[in-house]
Amino acid sequence: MATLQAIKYNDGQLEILDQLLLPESCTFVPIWNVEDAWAAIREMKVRGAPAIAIVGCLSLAVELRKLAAPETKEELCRLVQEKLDYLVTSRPTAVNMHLAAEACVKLCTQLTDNTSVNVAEAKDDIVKHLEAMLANDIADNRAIGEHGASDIMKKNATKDKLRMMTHCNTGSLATAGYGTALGVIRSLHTASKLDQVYCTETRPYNQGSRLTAFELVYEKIPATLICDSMAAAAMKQFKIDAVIVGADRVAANGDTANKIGTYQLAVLAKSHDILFYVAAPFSSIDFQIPNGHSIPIEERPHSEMTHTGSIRTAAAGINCWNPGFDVTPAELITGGIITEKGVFKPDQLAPHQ
Ligand SMILES: CSC[C@H]1O[C@H](OP(=O)(O)O)[C@H](O)[C@@H]1O
Repeated sequence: MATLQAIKYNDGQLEILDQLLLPESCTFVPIWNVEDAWAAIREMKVRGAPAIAIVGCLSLAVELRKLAAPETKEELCRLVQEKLDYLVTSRPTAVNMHLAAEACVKLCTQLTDNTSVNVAEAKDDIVKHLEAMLANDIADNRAIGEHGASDIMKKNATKDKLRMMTHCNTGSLATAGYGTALGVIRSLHTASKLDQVYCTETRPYNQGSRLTAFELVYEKIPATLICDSMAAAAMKQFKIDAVIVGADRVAANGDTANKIGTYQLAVLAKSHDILFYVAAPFSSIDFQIPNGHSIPIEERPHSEMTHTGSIRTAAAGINCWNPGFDVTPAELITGGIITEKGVFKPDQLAPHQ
């Protein structure tokens, strides 16, 4: 069964699925340049830590493929740096775009220093590097799925089928395909080890009810939608075996920034003695920050809370607080951090970078 695609890229043509219109309509919009990508990311037409980086970098590839090679490699790299610096300002919390920008700038430097490479060849190499992100992400997600499913099955060896809980959207709509946390759930389902996955609505953007539920219904994966406020009661009532979430930025010590509401799920999981996992590729791990205290937390528009579409659902004039993310301390990530390289204790990531 093919999974949904949030990003379509072919020979310099880039389109994204406008996720603000899901689940009512599946509408792809073209991305012609980095400005289009920046706006689509900021407005959350495309969202999800890996998908943000992939769309940002592919929009640069679209531009470079149309660009006549500059006079020098230095000029080419100045242009690339300028556009990457712009793209990383689209959303502050997810680290993937920052790390992808750093990797691309490092390549530019290597190409500039390599006297056997001319400016046209350098441009081609940069485009190839950016375009490779799509396939690399899918490969990472498949590996995350396998590592995560086998770890969860090992730790629940007496169970025939598992009951999972997940938050936000970490599937094909947050990545190049297959997903991170939802990729693990896909792998459990494929192994016939999934009884049910309980997905939270994830207010106020409703990634769970609008996106995760859409993916799970599309693939006929057994799932039940719950309100965020039902999480504790669901853990107790349905005897959840494990909670699994994604990540926007994991700090060097394993503290993890993820969609708002993740921290409280981790606290609830602890109090119900339920394993709590984070699933994230190494492209979401920021070894440049020691812990979660320095992760920037994006504040989103209050209208996301006070309105559903154009309909006001909260009293006019009420103050709002709308952080897009919270930070779960490493000690609450009791199942471990599932990566494409394996499952690690939160404070055991550095040796594997
Ligand atoms: C594959 S991780 C996706 C990650 O991104 C989501 O945030 P947003 O929808 O605001 O981009 C959420 O935190 C997910 O866990």
